[in-house]
Amino acid sequence: TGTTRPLRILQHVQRSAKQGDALSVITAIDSYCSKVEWAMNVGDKKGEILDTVVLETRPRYVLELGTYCGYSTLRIARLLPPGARLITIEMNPHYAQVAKEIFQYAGLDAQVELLVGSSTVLIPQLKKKLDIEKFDLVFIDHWKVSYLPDTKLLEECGLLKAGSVLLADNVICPGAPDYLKYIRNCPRYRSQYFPAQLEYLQVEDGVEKSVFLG
Ligand SMILES: O=C(NC/C=C/[C@H]1O[C@@H](n2cnc3c(NCCO)ncnc32)[C@H](O)[C@@H]1O)c1cc(-c2ccc(F)cc2)cc(O)c1O
Ligand SMILES: [Mg+2]
Repeated sequence: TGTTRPLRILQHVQRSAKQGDALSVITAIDSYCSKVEWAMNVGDKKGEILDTVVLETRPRYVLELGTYCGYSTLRIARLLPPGARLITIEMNPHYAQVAKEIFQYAGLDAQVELLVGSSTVLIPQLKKKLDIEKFDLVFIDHWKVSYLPDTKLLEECGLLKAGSVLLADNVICPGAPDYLKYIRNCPRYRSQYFPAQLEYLQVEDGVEKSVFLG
């Protein structure tokens, strides 16, 4: 069928990656999206910054907002120790289905809890539904207008603790100006910008790492 971009990405993975080998799935997606058709994965350059932050944070509880095809979910899941929990939220059922199949192909479906729905609706339910207290790391990569309201929602729901790390993709391109202004001026966060490039292109972009101070 290959009627949608995510489906074409999934087909490429199934054709050219090694089943059960998450790194080969990551590489296959980067190869397809840099040579055949662009897609909004965090990509290999910003992906290396994500990897570094995951390894430094050694998180037990991770939340991702905006799964899409699951590329960044795989990058995170492959670096987590057994016992860690990775929750990823995706509101588009088709994207969620593709991501699920990519996790299965990579052999990481047991490491990932994929919730289908809007983060705005699901974030307030996480404590009750998933018995989660606080997140050690949140990767934010969904609609850029939702970065700020969802960050405030995480604060209000008591899902952040002193030391919790927020990592936000695309703070330059497409940009999340209201989020940046808030997070860089709010005394409850210490922020650091990591310059990079937009996935698969020579366009300036970067990720913002913010530590919640409690
Ligand atoms: O727009 C970008 N990302 C959006 C991601 C959306 C995914 O996340 C899902 N999603 C969205 N909001 C929510 C939500 N909650 C919010 C609503 O309740 N709750 C749950 N899931 C949600 C969508 O269903 C998609 O799966 C982007 C663009 C460029 C770009 C750069 C340059 C260009 F020229 C063009 C494009 C580069 C990037 O890296 C980018 O991430
Ligand atoms: Mg992004």
